[in-house]
Amino acid sequence: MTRIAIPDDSPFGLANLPYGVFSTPGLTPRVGVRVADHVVDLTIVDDVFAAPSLNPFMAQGHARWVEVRERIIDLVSGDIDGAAVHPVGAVTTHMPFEVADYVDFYASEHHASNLGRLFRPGSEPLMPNWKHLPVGYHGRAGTVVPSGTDIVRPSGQRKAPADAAPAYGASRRLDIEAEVGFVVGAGSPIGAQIGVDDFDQHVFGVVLVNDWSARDIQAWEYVPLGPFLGKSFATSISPWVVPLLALESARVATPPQDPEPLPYLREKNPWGLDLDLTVSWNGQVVSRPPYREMYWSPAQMLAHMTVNGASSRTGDLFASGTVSGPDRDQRGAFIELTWGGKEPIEVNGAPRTFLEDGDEVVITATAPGPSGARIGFGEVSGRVLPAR
Ligand SMILES: O=C(O)/C=C/C(=O)CC(=O)CC(=O)O
Ligand SMILES: [Ca+2]
Ligand SMILES: [Mg+2]
Repeated sequence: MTRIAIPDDSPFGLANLPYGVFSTPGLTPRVGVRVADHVVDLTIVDDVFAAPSLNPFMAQGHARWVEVRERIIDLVSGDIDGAAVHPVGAVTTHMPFEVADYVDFYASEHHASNLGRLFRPGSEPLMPNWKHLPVGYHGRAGTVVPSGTDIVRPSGQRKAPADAAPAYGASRRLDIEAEVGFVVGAGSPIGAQIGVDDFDQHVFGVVLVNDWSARDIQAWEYVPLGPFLGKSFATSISPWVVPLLALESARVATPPQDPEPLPYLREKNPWGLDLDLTVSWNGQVVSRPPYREMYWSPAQMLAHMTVNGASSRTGDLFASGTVSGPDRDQRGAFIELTWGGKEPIEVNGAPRTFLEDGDEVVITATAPGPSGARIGFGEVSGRVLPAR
């Protein structure tokens, strides 16, 4: 038997307990929980965790999420079988869940206004619908990849406004989008709507997302149906799913919503979240996006996603859209940070705009916990490889 040392200031203390899928040289992939600098093999708690995915557990629903969390707190705060405890540095993490459908929203007013100015100069930055509904699109679930996966530079059609015709080639304007993703645990049948105040009954947890974006491909292809190949080549997520149950102390009001949204989008107790993100480019922090600035809450996103009677499923991932704050160094995409590539920023002493082959981007986040310690989300990382 052993006892896990949990420093008081650990971002992975008893208030957090994020779930992930891990393996070791001797163990096939299975579900574990991160506790300080250790991973506890949850197959000692229940067989549902022997699966290489969180989906079977998530599908058991909110009452089970609460009950199992209490059991894990008891288990890891006392003496525990040492064979079930692995140093985090000795495990490999994998995709934590099977992505069912993937939706990406556009919930930051700062980001949407900046992109409107960059993509549609001369017209109103926000479209007339933007303050009435959380704008989103359906993305590609099959190309959601775990943190650490290399990102091959995408190729496709590019056409700058001055070009007479499109050309095929590797993207020259490869970008990131720092986002927060919400994982549906308990779905809803076709024909049903998820009420805006039922969010916590359906959403199991939260991950960090990097929605890699090829701006030159996107700018040419997106009219009028929205993002397609400029974003579908890869979306990276962090390995640890922070339970929504761990984020009670991170809840804040969303910014004032004017005009008042339609009744199905009105929350009794809004699900704004006070997460602090960082974006590092080749090891240098270049941005600190504040999630609390997001106009639409994830509860409003889920209510909107199902208001037409579309079903939702265990493993559905919906992302917030790029998190950007009002200040320049709070922007969650390089197209905004460098104003369309016209205002380079200095990274390790060199002027930079979009991503070059070999670049690495790491996104992290923390949130206030119930005591002094912060809740950690770990990180989502990826390195750019040359086009094929
Ligand atoms: O305004 C546009 O035409 C394009 C917007 C995006 O690229 C944003 C997107 O993917 C959603 C987001 O991350 O906010
Ligand atoms: Ca996005
Ligand atoms: Mg993407």
